[in-house]
Amino acid sequence: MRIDVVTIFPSYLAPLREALLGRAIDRGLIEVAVHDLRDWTHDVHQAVDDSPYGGGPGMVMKPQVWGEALDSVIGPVIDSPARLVVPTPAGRPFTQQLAHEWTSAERLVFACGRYEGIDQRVVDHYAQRMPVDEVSIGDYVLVGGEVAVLVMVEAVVRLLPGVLGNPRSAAEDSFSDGLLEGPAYTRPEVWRDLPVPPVLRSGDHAAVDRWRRDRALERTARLRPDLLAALPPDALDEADRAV
Ligand SMILES: Nc1ccc2ncsc2c1
Repeated sequence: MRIDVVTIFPSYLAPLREALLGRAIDRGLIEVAVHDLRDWTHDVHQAVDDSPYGGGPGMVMKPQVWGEALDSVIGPVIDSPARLVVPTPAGRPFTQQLAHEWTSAERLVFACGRYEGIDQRVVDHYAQRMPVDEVSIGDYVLVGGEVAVLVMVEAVVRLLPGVLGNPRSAAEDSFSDGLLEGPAYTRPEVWRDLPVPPVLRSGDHAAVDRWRRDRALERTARLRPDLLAALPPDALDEADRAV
């Protein structure tokens, strides 16, 4: 997978070259290129924004600059293997399911807006020619899209084959079965008078699996009842319903 990010703050994306993601790059599992939007300006001030039509606070990012940048980064959009992703609070929710969907993309191109966002015609123009996703990482507003890109890239790349040391990790993620993960424990057996639940040390794998499922169901019911309600009817067996 190739990932391109267009931004006015390239250094914000430095974490993409660290740790797990950095190793995935070094191992050739992904390619990452970060582009400075100002490289496509032609004025001495390198202007990337302007006042909003209709008035109102803040500034809007100029379509001309974005058009030149994305044409250059995406290349010929006819039959482009790329998806264009625009982080925005006004987007569809980014979910584990969407992260999984994006793992089949050959290319992801992220357009990081700042200020009050990018002139809508940029999305409208490219949406006529290729898949474009306006995506939110939650119901809150950041200063720009860069942090959202870090979140989404990590969520997608960790699902790619070979990236995680143990493929079971991704398969057993929170949300992989529609539930939140239950609690996890490691040594010591007792810490500040708090013991590890004995079942986890019993060696009885069936009992451990049942205990973990029960804790996941309890946690999901307590913190995310919406996820329980969204489960398909056959997702819960009799033992689950007894929790
Ligand atoms: N452009 C922009 C501005 C704020 C924001 N918050 C979450 S994603 C995003 C994107």
